[in-house]
Amino acid sequence: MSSTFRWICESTDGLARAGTLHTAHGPVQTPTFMPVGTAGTVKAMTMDAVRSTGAGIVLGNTYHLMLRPGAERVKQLGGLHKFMDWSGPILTDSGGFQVMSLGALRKLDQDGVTFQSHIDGSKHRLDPQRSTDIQHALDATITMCFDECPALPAAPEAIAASMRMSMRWAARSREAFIQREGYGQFGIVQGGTEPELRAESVKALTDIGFEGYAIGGLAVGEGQELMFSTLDVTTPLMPNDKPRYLMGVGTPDDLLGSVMRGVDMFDCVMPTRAGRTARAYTERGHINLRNARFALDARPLSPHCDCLACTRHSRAYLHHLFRADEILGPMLLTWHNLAYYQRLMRGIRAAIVDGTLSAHAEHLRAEWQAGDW
Ligand SMILES: Nc1nc2cc3nc(NCCc4ccc(CCO)cc4)[nH]c3cc2c(=O)[nH]1
Ligand SMILES: [Zn+2]
Repeated sequence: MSSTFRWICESTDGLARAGTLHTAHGPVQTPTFMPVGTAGTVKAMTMDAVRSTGAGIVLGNTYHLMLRPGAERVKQLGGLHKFMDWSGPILTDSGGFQVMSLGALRKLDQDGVTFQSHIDGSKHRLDPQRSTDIQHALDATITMCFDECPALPAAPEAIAASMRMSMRWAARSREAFIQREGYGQFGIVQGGTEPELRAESVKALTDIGFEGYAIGGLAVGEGQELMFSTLDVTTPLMPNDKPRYLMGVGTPDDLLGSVMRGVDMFDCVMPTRAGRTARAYTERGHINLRNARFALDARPLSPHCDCLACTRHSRAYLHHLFRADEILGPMLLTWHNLAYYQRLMRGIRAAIVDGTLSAHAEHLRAEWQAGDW
């Protein structure tokens, strides 16, 4: 069986696609949601629990892993797959975004970024070569280009200058990438919410040539309407035969609307962070389990869910765990939220295959609006 890195489109419904991404670490069905495993762990989850939700691919972060435990250590210990007990594909983000949102003090120049660790203040540098080398040391299945994600809102000239620097960095990232059978590198489209800049960025990246293309520079506070309108002018320009990955997105409604605009891959901390803050996602929207109304609610979180929280426990029990600040609370609720996100993506994929995505979208939105059971 050839393990050439490739994405095969199996069905389309409007702009939405259902396909399979083939990698050295196995196939993944798309559309897919990637649980965020920032520092080599999907917070509060064992990898058996992550596997049980149906997740096919997880995300790791160059920024966090280079600071602790260090990429060379992970390499010496056999790579990130072995280190975290995940044999499926791993996509690693390239670090620029995390430096801007986490790095203590940082200095950006035309070649890269120098920053202090938010952990111990030690000095570090990231640039296209170092970021790509670190992702290689981690043995990432999918390597992301080193880029800059500008804060929004920003003047078009500033967005243009930032995007053009990221395109120069994309070329250097590609030169630094070591091609291996079944491994891939994704370019990251920038350009803010400016249609012409987005078009210029797509052209710059497709001229270089990558195994997949991400849409960056969004989910930075621009709001859903501007995010969707930017997707409307960007995905149609992106290669039809390559996977499209929208970084940092999002809520269930964001995922639905983005798949319908031609996006295949997603990652977001929302389900895991919500799992630690008592926010439960269900087919009827989200609820806060710290609320007193759940104290005697003997029902499962969701009647449609096969996760451990829903098959073994009640809302009242989860309410108690969060009120008592018990570690099991975040564990069970993270498990549930990830199981819900995976079930949502499986349902959307099935609707694309059946050609019923519009009706399925109406059903999902009506259910989210209907409010808790
Ligand atoms: N390399 C690269 N990485 C990115 C990661 C991103 N992540 C986002 N958004 C995440 C936003 C986000 C942050 C926190 C929460 C939890 C709220 O409870 C949810 C979403 N936008 C992003 C843009 C880029 C980008 O251009 N380039
Ligand atoms: Zn559940």
